[in-house]
Amino acid sequence: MSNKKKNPFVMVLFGGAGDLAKRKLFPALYGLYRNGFIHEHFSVIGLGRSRKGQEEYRQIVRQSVNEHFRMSVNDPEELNSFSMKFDYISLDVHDLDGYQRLREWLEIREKEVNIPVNRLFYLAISPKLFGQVSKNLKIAGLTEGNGWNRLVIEKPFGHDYESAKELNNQIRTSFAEEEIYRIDHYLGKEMVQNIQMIRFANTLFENMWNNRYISNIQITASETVGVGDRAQYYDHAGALRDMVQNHILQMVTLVAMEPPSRLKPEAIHDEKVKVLRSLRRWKNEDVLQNMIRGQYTKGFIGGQPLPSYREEEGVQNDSVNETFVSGRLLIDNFRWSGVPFYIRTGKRMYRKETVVVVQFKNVPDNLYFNKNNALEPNLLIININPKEGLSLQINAKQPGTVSEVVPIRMDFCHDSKEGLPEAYESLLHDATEGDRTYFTHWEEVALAWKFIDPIRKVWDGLDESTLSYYEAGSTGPKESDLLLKKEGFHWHDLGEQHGSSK
Ligand SMILES: NC(=O)C1=CN([C@@H]2O[C@H](COP(=O)(O)OP(=O)(O)OC[C@H]3O[C@@H](n4cnc5c(N)ncnc54)[C@H](OP(=O)(O)O)[C@@H]3O)[C@@H](O)[C@H]2O)C=CC1
Ligand SMILES: O=C1O[C@H](COP(=O)(O)O)[C@@H](O)[C@H](O)[C@H]1O
Repeated sequence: MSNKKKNPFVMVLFGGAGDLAKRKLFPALYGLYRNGFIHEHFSVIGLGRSRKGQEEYRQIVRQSVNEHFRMSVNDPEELNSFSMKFDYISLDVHDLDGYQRLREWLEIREKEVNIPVNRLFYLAISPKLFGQVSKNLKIAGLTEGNGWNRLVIEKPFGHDYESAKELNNQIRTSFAEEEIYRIDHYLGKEMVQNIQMIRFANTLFENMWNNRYISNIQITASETVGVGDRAQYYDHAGALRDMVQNHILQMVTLVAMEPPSRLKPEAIHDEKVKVLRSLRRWKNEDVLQNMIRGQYTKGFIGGQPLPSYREEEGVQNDSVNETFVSGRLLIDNFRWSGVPFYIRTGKRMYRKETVVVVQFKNVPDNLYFNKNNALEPNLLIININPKEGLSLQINAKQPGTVSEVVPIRMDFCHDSKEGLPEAYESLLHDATEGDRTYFTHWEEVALAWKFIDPIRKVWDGLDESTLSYYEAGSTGPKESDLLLKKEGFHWHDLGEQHGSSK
């Protein structure tokens, strides 16, 4: 994030007092404001059907920042000035008259602060409304003016390729692709952005970043939380759509892509698209061989008893929805031919951890011994969340012995609690500055769905007997371990001490 802050703008926030706005967007904007990463002439107009007074809305903003900002807020005056940037209009997205009132408000505000018509339309509302809002914005003439218009759109972007295409066609009638900022909050995470830098700024890694030196890659995004209060959405979406189609595949592309010709969004998107095109699409029996779906049963996390998925509020008591996915992905190109990318994500697992582990091939001949008579592999561990940092596992001499080796880990670690910007801070900054690098391009979304849809189709045609189960608080179903065991590997596990010196 740079402090260029060249753009004064108005943010038009649909879902202006919803959960996302309160928990993520207000705190993120506050972070940008207090660090001078946002132009002083910015305003936010929050929208929703419910009626709210201006002061009532500003109080909601202040309270959200106090509750959810990544550090304690100790400057009430600054917070107060921040909240004065916010106004609220009651508007139902289906009601065209509401958009006229919005237009009047925008024109007055833009004149007042003497700024060009730079409008950031942020859709923090139900995905069912995305198409309608984009259409109405255009009809009401809100996308015209002498500045820029950008549409920031939340996930999920469709529930399969066809619905995503339909949604895309709807929003494209009002906004050009260059004006659309599709959020994948994983792309805003510091260490996800760091993947490219680690790869392309270090001879050490880039020269070895291929099938001659790497035996497999493992990407895990495990969570301890359950379905929470989102059963209505999640019991239909499942982990495959909720996490794999977007976050996991985005991480795969960043790990696997070729160096871009320039550090420009189009050049980076082109390389990511090539990876998605090379991703082998599993069909029918391939799905059974390579993709595992699981659901949690009751168990314990941190000593606390937890219900099974089917006992969670709002979940059907015979649901076969997956809360866990693991899979073996193959990328059919020169660099990655023969290197499995193992992916894994699930709710109610042993611990919260997003991590990429690159396992290098062993040396051709082992001259040394250790207690298992086998060398541990070299590993590059990229800790994404909650720990953020890098760890490199190498083999070294066990002190006091003649030729015994031990694996040691070299760590670089920064802790987000000490003030690193959160994903939404970074993404909002980029959207205000017009940098689309860390937003998903339509082609990426489309290709990701084309990979997911055949898997979904096979799973939807199967009965319960092919669903694997895992206890809440575990590392997932045993079938997920077998997936790697078949090829002589194992998960560098959630139980292992990533990032700590041994
Ligand atoms: N919450 C989260 O952590 C995450 C959310 N998202 C995505 O963000 C989006 C918003 O989610 P979330 O904040 O949780 O949802 P909420 O239901 O909490 O908020 C949505 C808001 O939309 C407003 N709204 C609903 N219908 C209308 C309408 N017809 N006209 C105008 N406003 C309307 C509601 O306000 P009112 O009742 O006043 O109309 C409500 O506050 C979704 O796309 C979701 O998938 C993505 C990742 C994480
Ligand atoms: O998008 C989503 O991500 C969260 C996990 O995000 P993280 O930043 O905490 O790793 C997940 O809980 C949610 O189901 C999904 O919709």
